[in-house]
Amino acid sequence: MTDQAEDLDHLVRGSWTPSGAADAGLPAHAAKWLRARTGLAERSTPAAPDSALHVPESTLSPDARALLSNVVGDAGVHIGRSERLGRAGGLSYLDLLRHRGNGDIAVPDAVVVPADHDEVQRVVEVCSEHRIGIVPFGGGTSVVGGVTALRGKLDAVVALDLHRLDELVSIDPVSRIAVLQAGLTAPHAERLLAAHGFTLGHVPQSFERATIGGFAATRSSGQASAGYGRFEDMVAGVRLAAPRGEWRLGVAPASAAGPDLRHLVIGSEGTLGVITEVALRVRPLPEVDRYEGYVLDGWDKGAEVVRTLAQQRVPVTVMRLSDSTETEVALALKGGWKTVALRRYLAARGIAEPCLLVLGWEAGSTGELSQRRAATLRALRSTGAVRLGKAAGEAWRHGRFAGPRQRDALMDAGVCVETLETAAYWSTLSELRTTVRGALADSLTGPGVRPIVACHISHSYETGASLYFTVIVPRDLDDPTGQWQRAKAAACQAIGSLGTITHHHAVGTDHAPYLAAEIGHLGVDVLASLKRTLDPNGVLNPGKLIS
Ligand SMILES: Cc1cc2nc3c(=O)[nH]c(=O)nc-3n(C[C@H](O)[C@H](O)[C@H](O)COP(=O)(O)OP(=O)(O)OC[C@H]3O[C@@H](n4cnc5c(N)ncnc54)[C@H](O)[C@@H]3O)c2cc1C
Repeated sequence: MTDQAEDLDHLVRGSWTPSGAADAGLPAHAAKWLRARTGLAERSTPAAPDSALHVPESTLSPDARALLSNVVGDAGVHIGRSERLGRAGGLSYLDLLRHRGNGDIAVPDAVVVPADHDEVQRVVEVCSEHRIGIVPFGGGTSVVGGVTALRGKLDAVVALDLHRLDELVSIDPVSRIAVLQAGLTAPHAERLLAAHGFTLGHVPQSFERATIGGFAATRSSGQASAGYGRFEDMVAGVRLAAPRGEWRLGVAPASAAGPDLRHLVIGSEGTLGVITEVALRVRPLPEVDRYEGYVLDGWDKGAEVVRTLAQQRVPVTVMRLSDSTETEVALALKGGWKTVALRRYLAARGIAEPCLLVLGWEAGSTGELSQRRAATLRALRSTGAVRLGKAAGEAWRHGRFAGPRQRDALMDAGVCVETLETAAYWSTLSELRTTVRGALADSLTGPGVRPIVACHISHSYETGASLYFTVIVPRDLDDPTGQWQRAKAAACQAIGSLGTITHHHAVGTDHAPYLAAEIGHLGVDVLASLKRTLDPNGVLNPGKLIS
């Protein structure tokens, strides 16, 4: 467990990295291309300094503070401005705007830092008894308002920072199950597992910051989901600290003992209890890997190929298809003579609308990798895929975490940049893409303003796939919040009954208004009665999931 005195600054501020845009600038050629492509004016809109932000006084009463200090010690209850501001919200575009001075920030009244399950349990009980809201806070990478410090009707709200729960509790190499504490970040968890020769293989784009508890609480899905599955596929068991007491689930690899109650906790977004430990299926660390790029002509062809590969269950670890807009953006931002040569090569091969397909394989030996790759290439035969080779695959792998870093630089340049995601069955997937793209483009287009709406598939199943949209458009400096809220609402309406409101970002506050349409009012009632059972005073993560 980390030292309590350790500076809490390792966690989120207003940007992805402590130094913000300085960590990944926007190259001059990329800025020039963006201006020409979107109508972006040459301007600089740097973030406001933290000192300029309004942070209300903490409303945590001295009595409540003393009770919490009894559990976690004085050093475990922080009411300082910077600690509270650092746990005020997640990392959506609207969160980043708020930290730049646009809109009010919901700041928790305190940050409480427990050291282990027992302390979490007691904090939860104190808060329940004294009507103090609790926002479980892992890596704070939520992009749907999941860690917004809403108070609801309660007297105060605290962020429960779980970073001290950072141990590998146990490992069973025979059954291949590791029990990990919830506050472990993904890189830290991987280092602990690697020492035993294992990996989780869960690599979301938020890998560097997000935590085991956060993954479980949001039904996360990583870039290698084709090979390792979604996070919930890895969960063998959970330990939950709820106001009504401790709840442990998961005793066998499969069970017919009624409904699988683990799935009530997985995806509960901190509204039912605090996940303190997760038992996870682990796999042997791969010895070799290989990433390659291919190009298909047009979205429909690309999606058909991904469907074929998914339905033939080819043994890939990563499978990701960019539409022609996303491919165009990637090439334009990269720039250079190699890009020019690539465009010429693709034109010469008759590719009118290049869509990049990245395939990756991980394996225990070169022989196994060759077999997996050969099986994939057999399925790719006669699909018209043009092979770009390892360089294109490795380029994707190399830049896989670059997006969040560059977001700060884009925002400094006056850009609105945000993503949203959904999923649907294959039969409606392309219709869904067209509809959502249209809604976003219509909402964001204005005089001299031409939005980029790019899309990719990064998680595919035999029955369907996810769609992930990235929007880049000049920011409306008069109403930046309204600009994105309108676009997001248009996209959510467009998703309608064609797909899910979220494939892996979860519900939080942002998708809560659309949940009933997806799970039915009866579904909402079921969740509400579950909450009443586990959290009778309604202190856990107010306003999230079921508001
Ligand atoms: C740049 C970027 C890229 C992203 N890429 C991906 C991606 O590829 N795949 C993906 O799935 N998601 C992605 N996300 C979304 C986000 O990273 C995931 O939702 C992640 O699972 C959140 O983990 P966290 O530890 O940061 O949780 P937090 O943001 O701290 O919390 C998320 C939610 O879970 C609750 N929670 C957290 N810990 C616990 C706990 N121990 N017990 C109970 N509730 C808890 C919180 O209260 C909140 O409701 C991305 C986000 C960003 C900013």
